[in-house]
Amino acid sequence: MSTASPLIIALDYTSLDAALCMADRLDPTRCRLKVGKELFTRSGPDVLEALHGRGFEVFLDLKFHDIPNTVAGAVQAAAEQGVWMVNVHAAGGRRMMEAARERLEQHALSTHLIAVTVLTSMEEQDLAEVGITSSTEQQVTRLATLAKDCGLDGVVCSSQEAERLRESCGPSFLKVTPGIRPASAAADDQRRIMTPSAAMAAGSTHLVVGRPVTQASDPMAALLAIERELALD
Ligand SMILES: O=C(O)c1cc(=O)[nH]c(=O)n1[C@@H]1O[C@H](COP(=O)(O)O)[C@@H](O)[C@H]1O
Repeated sequence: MSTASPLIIALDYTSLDAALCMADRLDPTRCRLKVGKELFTRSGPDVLEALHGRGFEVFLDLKFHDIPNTVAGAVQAAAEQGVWMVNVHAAGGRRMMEAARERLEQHALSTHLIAVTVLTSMEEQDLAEVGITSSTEQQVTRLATLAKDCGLDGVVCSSQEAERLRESCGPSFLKVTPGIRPASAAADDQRRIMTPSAAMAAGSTHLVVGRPVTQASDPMAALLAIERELALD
């Protein structure tokens, strides 16, 4: 089932049962779901089958970062399981990203391939500690431009950089932005955050929302409130 909604709900759960419990409270015509490292490491591919069976499109967020041949194989494996989107770390470099894209093309796999730029939990002092002296915005732009040049479909970035990327990489280049926080929600461990409506206005094409929905006392009400803020309802 495909949806026009920009919302991707992060199913960051410790068990398949808990993740499916949440999925059953959501509607595949109103959002996509993201499966990340913890859930996939615990449940394996069963979670993908279960979510696809419920009609959801799935973003498999395993942020692959390894030598080109290994990443190409991992991206192929994800795509062959029918996921809508998969990601790699742009910091893995040109040959890694090109190998992943070429592998999808060779096998006529249509899964969206995107690259993580700078994690939304990081700010400039975190970058400096790992030897990156450019500003966050410069680093995100550098990695996004490289990802586009390698033929990727888009990037994961914070909405704070989305506007600049709309100019440098064009509106159709996907800008998938976590760090989304409705005005009343806690920032948690996120650093570069924005509200849903500000993020869309800034040029995000998709919003990744986790805890503000999944830890709300009424997750569907939290999702509907975001839809209202975005005037999607
Ligand atoms: O690739 C991601 O999805 C991702 C990249 C990034 O830079 N920051 C980030 O928070 N994420 C993911 O987005 C989700 C955000 O969840 P919440 O902070 O609970 O809304 C988590 O599943 C993160 O793993």
